[in-house]
Amino acid sequence: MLKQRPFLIETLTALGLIAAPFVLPYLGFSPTTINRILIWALVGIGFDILFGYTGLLSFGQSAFFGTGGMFAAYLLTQTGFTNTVAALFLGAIVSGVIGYLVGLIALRRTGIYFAMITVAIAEVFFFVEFNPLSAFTGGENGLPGVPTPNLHLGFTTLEFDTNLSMYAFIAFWYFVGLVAALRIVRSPVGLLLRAIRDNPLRAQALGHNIHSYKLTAFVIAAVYAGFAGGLLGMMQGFMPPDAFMFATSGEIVMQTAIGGAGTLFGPLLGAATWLYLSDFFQTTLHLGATWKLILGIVFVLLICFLRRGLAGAIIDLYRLVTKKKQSEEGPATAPQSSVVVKLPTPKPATGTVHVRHQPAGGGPILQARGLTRRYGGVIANSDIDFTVDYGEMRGIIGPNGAGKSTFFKMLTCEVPPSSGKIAFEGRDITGMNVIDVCQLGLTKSYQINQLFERLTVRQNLEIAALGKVRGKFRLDLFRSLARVPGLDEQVSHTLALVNLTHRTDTSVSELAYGEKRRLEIGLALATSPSLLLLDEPLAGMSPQERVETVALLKSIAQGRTMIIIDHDMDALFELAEKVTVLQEGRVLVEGTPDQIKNNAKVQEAYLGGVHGEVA
Ligand SMILES: Nc1ncnc2c1ncn2[C@@H]1O[C@H](COP(=O)(O)OP(=O)(O)OP(=O)(O)O)[C@@H](O)[C@H]1O
Repeated sequence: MLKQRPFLIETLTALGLIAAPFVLPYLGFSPTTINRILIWALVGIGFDILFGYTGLLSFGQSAFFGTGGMFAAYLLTQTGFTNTVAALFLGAIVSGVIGYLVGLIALRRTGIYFAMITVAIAEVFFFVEFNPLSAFTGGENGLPGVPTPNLHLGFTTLEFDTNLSMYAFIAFWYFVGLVAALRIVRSPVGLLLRAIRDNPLRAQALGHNIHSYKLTAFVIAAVYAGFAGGLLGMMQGFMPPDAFMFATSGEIVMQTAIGGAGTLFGPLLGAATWLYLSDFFQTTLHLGATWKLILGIVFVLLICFLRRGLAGAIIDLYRLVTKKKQSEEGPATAPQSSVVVKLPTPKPATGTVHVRHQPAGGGPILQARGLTRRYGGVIANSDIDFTVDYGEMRGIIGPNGAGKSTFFKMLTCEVPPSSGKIAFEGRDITGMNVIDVCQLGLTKSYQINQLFERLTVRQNLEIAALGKVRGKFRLDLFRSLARVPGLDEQVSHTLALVNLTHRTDTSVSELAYGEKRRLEIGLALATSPSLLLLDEPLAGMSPQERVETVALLKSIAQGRTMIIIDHDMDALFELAEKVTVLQEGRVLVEGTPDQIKNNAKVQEAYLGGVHGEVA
């Protein structure tokens, strides 16, 4: 919805903001509550980018909210600084810098450990504000006397000192913050943040520096919080110390959860619900301290019954209505469910988009010498020597546990070898990381699908192609995805190669298994690898899907170098020019399919079952 009608959303938001101060008082919102809602919603936008889009749950936003607010308030009350707008920006910048430093530490861990570090950070900032820095922050008294905002225009000065003008000032910055956030989530960076949320390891294996992108989201969230903190001080005429309290962080999390994470509008709805109910319970119903209990129950109910929050429920309702409307008007598009679709015959690769330059003279593209990998007492691979030439299609077979997947993991630098060396295109890549190796042109498709399930087929392929067209990290925060040179071409080409053009805008979660397997291969292909490794591309497929996928692999193989692991020997013998057999972590034998079929050692390894699938 956000993608299809971008300006509609901005326009509706602007109209809503203009109408709000005239309409909301009739619904029981006081002017101060409306202003507070926007301030919390602004912090929430940054937090939503961090949590809803990137999947990083932080309880440390109070640290940045307080820091930005205190810095702006200090400038305006304790120094001769009078430019309120500049003070807001300086507070946001200081928060961003501190966010960067904190992020460097906190992002060393993931999941619950990251969340716990942010709790600790919030507590540290609270302590520092109250004790060592109390001479600057006013300690438990906060900083009183913060001036209302003003804007010097040269010929006149605008003062925002009435309820309505203060609202206009805050609403303006909320709108700017929202438009900036919409641009960010529609940019390549925004898509990569979602990739990190859904499958960080795959995002990394596709050549993206996920640590830097996470740090970017962390800093963005800190900047939003810092700016909103400054607004709070100006609105209240006083910068309260409780901005630093852990409860502030908790409320930001709860408001975003109520409103709906990953929507940008969720925090606004969540803040409106939260602050309205808290006002209503306290001032209208006079519930005393009980209001927190009631609000807690309301929170639990909302979270239980609206799993995607209020904004998520509105989006779901909108989709339901438009889907119903479409079905009443008759099917206009290709089926979206996971029905079996007869595949068109795979087209040979056209153009040069996907194929990196391969030297005409051939020679080795990959050389492994003495590769060994131990897991404690288990030797997964032992002293493997292996060479693949440019343009070759190599097969690897071996019984279960022979060490095939571990061998691939070492080649793509997902796991380091215990000993041995790997050279790719003449360069020693031993000990490199998976991001750099993918950027060099060596990548793989996985034995078990590693897709971005909540995103569409197109978005999955865009994530893969972005690594190739933009490199491992770029801060093109405000560039539209549609403006990334070469991206659309790369995605369309890959879609055609893996026969998924008819499923372009389908969510991955709705694809049939065979389609997901093809997309898995498509992700690796979209990175334009010079050497493509396929780990059991036929695993779990029906006989019909296998036949189609073998044809697909043949068409992909043109002009590429590939190594395929599979248990389907018939398929592999049909595809590969040369086959390497692994057994108990070692190379048992290497040769043409005919040599392998008739090799006594191989027959023995497979207990006589060289044809058909080996369990
Ligand atoms: N992370 C790990 N920790 C400990 N042992 C491991 C690990 N990964 C693999 N192994 C062990 O290394 C050996 C080789 O495993 P690997 O998955 O590479 O074999 P494979 O040939 O790919 O098997 P399959 O055909 O079943 O996928 C097995 O004994 C396995 O248990």
